[in-house]
Amino acid sequence: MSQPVIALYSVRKSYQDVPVLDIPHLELPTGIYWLQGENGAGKTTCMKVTAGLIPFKGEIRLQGTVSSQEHPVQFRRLINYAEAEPFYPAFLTGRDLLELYLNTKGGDRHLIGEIAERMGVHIFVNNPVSTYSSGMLKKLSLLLAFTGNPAVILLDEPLITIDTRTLAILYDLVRTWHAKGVSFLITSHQPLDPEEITLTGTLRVADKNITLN
Ligand SMILES: Nc1ncnc2c1ncn2[C@@H]1O[C@H](COP(=O)(O)OP(=O)(O)OP(=O)(O)O)[C@@H](O)[C@H]1O
Repeated sequence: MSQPVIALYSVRKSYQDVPVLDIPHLELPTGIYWLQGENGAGKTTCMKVTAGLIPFKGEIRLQGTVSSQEHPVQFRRLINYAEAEPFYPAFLTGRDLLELYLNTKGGDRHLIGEIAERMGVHIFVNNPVSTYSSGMLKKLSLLLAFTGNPAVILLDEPLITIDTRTLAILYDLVRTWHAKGVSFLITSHQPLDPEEITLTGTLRVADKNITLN
């Protein structure tokens, strides 16, 4: 097997001493994965842990060498996360957020501008996020997930609230970025369209553990 893009070692997460995740070992080769599980199973927690956004016990390695414990800054630069229900400070504009992400994560500014135009984000990007509809917020959060030079992009319920035109653009982005070597973990209660993307595998979150099928 090629070098895993993500490897989890003894990853455990509890909220106020209530255990939610207990994953002894999981290795994922580069690919597109559908993260499935019932409500409350721990999918979002798994994404936040994998993105290095919340504390957990154990270790995650990206691309074999970049450790969540030893190289936290490098680790977070390699992984992007789009929340299921994005929330941003109301007074910021989409452009403020985009500039913040581009300045901290880097990446191809021109390419992000192109994606913004394709998604129609450029129309409202100068307005405060307090004026955005839920679909507009979702589009902005998806756009931000493509900033920088990520090895892994985590998309939490990306299909909710976006229109069919944006959905087609998102599927195209996942395909083309995966062809460039980027891996995706996608949670969705609705099945992902097999005519749009070919899944590498399905990850099932149950009983605090994750299994790959
Ligand atoms: N901040 C928190 N504090 C305490 N408990 C939490 C917190 N966030 C999540 N939990 C608990 O952790 C468990 C897993 O929640 P999580 O949001 O990861 O599930 P999920 O699989 O994403 O669910 P859904 O499909 O409903 O979005 C649930 O029992 C939830 O109540």
